[in-house]
Amino acid sequence: MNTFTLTRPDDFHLHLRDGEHMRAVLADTARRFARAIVMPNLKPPVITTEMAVAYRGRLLAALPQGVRFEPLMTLYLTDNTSPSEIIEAKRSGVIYGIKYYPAGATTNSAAGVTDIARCHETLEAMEQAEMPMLVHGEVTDPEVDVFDREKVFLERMLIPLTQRFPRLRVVFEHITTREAVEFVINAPKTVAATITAHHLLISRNALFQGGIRPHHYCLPILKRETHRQKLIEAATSGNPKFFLGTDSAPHAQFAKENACGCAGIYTAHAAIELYAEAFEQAGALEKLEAFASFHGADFYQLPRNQDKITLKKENWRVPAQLEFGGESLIPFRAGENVTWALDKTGN
Ligand SMILES: NC(=O)N[C@@H](CC(=O)O)C(=O)O
Ligand SMILES: [Zn+2]
Ligand SMILES: [Zn+2]
Repeated sequence: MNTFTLTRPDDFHLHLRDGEHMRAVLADTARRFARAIVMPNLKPPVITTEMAVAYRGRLLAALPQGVRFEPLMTLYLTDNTSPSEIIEAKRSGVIYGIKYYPAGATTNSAAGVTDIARCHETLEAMEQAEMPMLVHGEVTDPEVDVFDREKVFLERMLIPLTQRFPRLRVVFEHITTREAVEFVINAPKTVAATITAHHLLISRNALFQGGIRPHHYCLPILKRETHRQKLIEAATSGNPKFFLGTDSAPHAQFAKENACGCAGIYTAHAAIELYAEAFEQAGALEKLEAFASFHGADFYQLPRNQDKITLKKENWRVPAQLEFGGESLIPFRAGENVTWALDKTGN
């Protein structure tokens, strides 16, 4: 197959940052995707409807002329998020999820939840409002091995939570393990998961290929190859509980190439092309459209997109670095080839 046309996809997990950084990365996503669930882990975090509405305004104002793109906003759950904030978020019509970061689990999560028991009334309000909870599913317990933090979160936190709040809609974000895949398959229809392109394409060996590779460092951290295989199986299975969420997470080069480098991989410059590679390698390109364009929209109860994009089988070289608001951003595959290219975007 030399060209491949699919319904325009959506990205159900994306970091767009703010200010100059946001203006540098937004177009990469807007060229490819119709909509994206925009993560709220800014500094300061997006904790109120008012802040989310203002952030949405800045995103729309930064769109290149003539480009249609809909940011689907989220709120950052804290110990103090009130049930009435959930009602207001729902009423706004522009907020589609509440993000649960265990405090300290990942980039800009310091203001996250210290004890989920403090949020029980708020979770009840989310159940009632049908407002999904989006989870960074890793424990922060320093005693737990970094490669086991997702699995342990599942056992200690997520399973009890879904039992206690059976009507709560949950998206287990950027899953990385066999255990997460199996949990989602066996969970009720209210539970779904996003899978990134990088977790489909590389395993933890890529962190240490010939030396330490900070640009492959993200959270949850890359896992061993058997887990990657399981993610590929889930993504290409046709099961509507699994859908596309890039977790594209830009950080400046200096912040990654650092004695204490930040977690996050930037993939928005080639997002759907990278997924096409992963699906083609698995011999399942025909499964990409539902994963990228239908399952997520259906879970979020959004209309499916009507327009199409076309990819062509063509090598192109990813730039060695991208401009990032006066700083430099090293994209995934920097200086190397991607084997699919955007042909027609309709924008
Ligand atoms: N995935 C990451 O490694 N980093 C994300 C945060 C997140 O999604 O956990 C970021 O905001 O940089
Ligand atoms: Zn996360
Ligand atoms: Zn993320």
